Amino acid sequence: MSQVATSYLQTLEKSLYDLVSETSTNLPTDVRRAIKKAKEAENAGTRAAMSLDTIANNIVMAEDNVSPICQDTGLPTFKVKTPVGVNQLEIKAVIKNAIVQATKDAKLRPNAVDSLSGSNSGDNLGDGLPVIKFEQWEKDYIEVKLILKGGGCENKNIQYSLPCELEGLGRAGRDLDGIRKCILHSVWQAQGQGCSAGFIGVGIGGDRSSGYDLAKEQLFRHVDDVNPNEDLAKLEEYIVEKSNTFGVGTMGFGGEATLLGCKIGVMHRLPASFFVSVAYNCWAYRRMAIDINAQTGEIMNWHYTEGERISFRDEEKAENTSDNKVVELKAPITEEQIRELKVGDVVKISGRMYTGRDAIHHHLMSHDAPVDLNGQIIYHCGPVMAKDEEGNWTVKAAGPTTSIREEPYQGDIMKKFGIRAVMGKGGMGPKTLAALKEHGGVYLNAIGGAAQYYADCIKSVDGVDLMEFGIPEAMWHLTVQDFTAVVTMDSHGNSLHADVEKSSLEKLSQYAERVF
Ligand SMILES: O=C(O)C[C@H](O)C(=O)O
Ligand code: SF4
Repeated sequence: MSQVATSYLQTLEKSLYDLVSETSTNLPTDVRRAIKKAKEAENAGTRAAMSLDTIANNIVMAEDNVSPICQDTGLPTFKVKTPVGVNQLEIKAVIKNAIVQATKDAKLRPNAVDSLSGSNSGDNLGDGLPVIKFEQWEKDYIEVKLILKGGGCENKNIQYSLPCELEGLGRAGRDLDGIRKCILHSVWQAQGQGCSAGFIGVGIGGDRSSGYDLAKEQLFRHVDDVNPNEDLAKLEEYIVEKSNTFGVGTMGFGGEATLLGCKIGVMHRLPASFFVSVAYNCWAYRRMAIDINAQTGEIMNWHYTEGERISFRDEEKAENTSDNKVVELKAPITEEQIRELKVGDVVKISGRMYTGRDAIHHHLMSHDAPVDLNGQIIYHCGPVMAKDEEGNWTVKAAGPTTSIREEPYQGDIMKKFGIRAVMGKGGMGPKTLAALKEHGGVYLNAIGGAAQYYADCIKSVDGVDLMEFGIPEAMWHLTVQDFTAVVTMDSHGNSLHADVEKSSLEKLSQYAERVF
């Protein structure tokens, strides 16, 4: 290969690496402004305001540490536009190199799991991954867009086939008003599980796959742009306004800010099909784009940099003016200590906790635990880890994962091993609530996406078990200090999540009448 070609590819690889690193660690300008607006909307002293404070703090830490904003660095999806004549195969190869390097440098969590064997490839490459879509265009430079959309919010995507019946809203027909109902419902059903306050991209029409593609394409629009289609512009505005009356709030804690942006696209459909596809994105809305010189491989321009940039550095901290109790917890915890905790209490954990998520919960149903879990705390978390020069593990990012996936196992596992507290985000269901009451346990809600904030509370990694499940799924033994979370389900049958779901359904039902 000639020197010119080599240096083009090397420069291109560096440019793509920078895109990946920047997307994972530095939240775009338009998203920062939306989060700032949410902060201003919340009342001081509420759980939602405190969570947004932590989120803002986390954004600063991620930028300063050049470390992932959230530990789930998503499924890297690239959209590339090239001038006629540019070699797309080379770009694909270079993207893969950049992804592998970014994973080694802990800018990305190894997130590519073999769907049949469950084994993690370790480098974010795998069948069909990363997702790369090419298009040609008439311009003379290359444009690369990247979105890192995590699994928790991806799980809250939803596709409606009209006509349909919707909880709280009744019949949704094949017209603009039916579309309106589907979109409102999509926001409501996400509750706090996709790390609200979120953003949605909506695709009207197409088939099942092109409809979702269209929805995801909307996530590349700027938060503050205006839809050129007047009807859709009105609908976008309406959805944001009404969704923010649901009272779901940040993390589903209740509050004013539930949805920070809604972007709707439309395409033709088949006569028999009428899909409304909704792609839900968490507050950690990581998407970025660059223009690249097609001769040199250098970055010419970064997108999403327009307008005022909020640094979140000099923000005033919201005072805890609520009458929530702050309780210090240290494992092993007794049943009496747990029974004293009530929904709304804030806990500060110091000492030992163990991570355990999907693979561990499945494993523990039919195996012994590798450590004594009696009185212990299980943290639903799949961290980003790195080895330092001495070969010791260090935590690079460690926020909670969505707990509801463990609902089939959690109660049984708590009882089997004597676990007293489980911590994650988004809450759990009736089976776990009943087990907490019977056995004497609590559910603690940490702030989703605050991966830098929590990594900072982890003082040491003291061991790891079941590493065969891969880094995110292994059981890490952690020593923490002042690790803060909120009791959202207690041992007396109370669940903040059940309450918020019920009250927000009442709010949703107010919008059953025709509007469009
Ligand atoms: O996989 C994770 O760490 C988190 C996930 O994105 C989630 O929201 O549950
Ligand atoms: S943990 Fe929350 S912020 Fe992170 S990817 Fe999942 S939904 Fe997004």
